[in-house]
Amino acid sequence: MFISVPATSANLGPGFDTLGLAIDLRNEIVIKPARFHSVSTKGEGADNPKIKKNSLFLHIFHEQYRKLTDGKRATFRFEFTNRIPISRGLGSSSAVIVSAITAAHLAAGVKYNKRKILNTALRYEHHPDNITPAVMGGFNVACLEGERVYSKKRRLPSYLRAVLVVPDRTISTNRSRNVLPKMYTKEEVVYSLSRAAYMTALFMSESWDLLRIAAKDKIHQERRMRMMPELFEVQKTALDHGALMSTLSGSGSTFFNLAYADDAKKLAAVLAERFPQFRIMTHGLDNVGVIGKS
Ligand SMILES: Nc1ncnc2c1ncn2[C@@H]1O[C@H](COP(=O)(O)OP(=O)(O)OP(=O)(O)O)[C@@H](O)[C@H]1O
Ligand SMILES: N[C@@H](CCO)C(=O)O
Repeated sequence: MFISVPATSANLGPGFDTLGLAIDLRNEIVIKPARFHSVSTKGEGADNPKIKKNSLFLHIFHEQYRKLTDGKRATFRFEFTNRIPISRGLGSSSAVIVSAITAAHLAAGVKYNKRKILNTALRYEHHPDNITPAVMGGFNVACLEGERVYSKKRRLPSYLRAVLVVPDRTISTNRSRNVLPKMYTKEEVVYSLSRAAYMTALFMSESWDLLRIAAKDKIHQERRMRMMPELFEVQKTALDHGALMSTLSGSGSTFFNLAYADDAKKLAAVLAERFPQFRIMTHGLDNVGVIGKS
């Protein structure tokens, strides 16, 4: 069995817990029936004993496998190739959740559709803005009603690029959510709400040149950037050098910059020169989402 799942950038500024898109930067997993359980991990996190064990993936895989086979137990060899930086705001945890659920369906021989994968994933990550693009690909707007995700996808053009500024320091989503206030003023809510709606309209109509107006926020972004103040300089530099929008990717620490492919190379070069301590990664956008092959 072969599973491949894209990185994702959530929030996109004002779309806290609702907007997100998929990036053509993928984790891959090969799973084979085996007499004994074994795991091999290469790439991101392979030198971290906690990540190397892949306990998050294995816990979800076996829990779902047992559910789908009425309690059957089986042993497999798992080969992980991790390309998504971990705890950097690129949806690495969503990628693990979505790929584990997809893998369990393949291993159990149970037919699935993407909507079922998505609603199952919601049980493990309670905000839909990473898991939805990880499953569906493309740009997605998502909301929750009970235990279901309601979402709409828009394919993204091949002339756009994600220029990612990936700091050396991690920011855990849980910690980054805990720094947010419990209450907001009506002005702060309307400021972000209106821009999330406007951003959705811009993505749906492919109106890229107006994105920088929409990509502002008063709910989470500035409070989080203050945990790593150099990100304010990253954002200013990106917007001064061709970025269509520049936002904290998910809960951070990565900064997501959307640019036309023709501008991406120069933007990446300027960012690499100004911020040599950070990794600069340029990727196309993904429209497919999770892939599972028996
Ligand atoms: N490839 C992986 N293998 C094993 N565990 C992983 C992997 N990727 C992520 N995880 C688990 O997910 C945690 C990171 O999740 P977290 O939500 O903090 O960051 P993120 O998903 O990368 O960023 P964001 O949610 O802001 O996009 C790791 O601490 C680890 O427990
Ligand atoms: N909406 C989530 C995204 C996490 O990737 C947050 O900002 O905490």
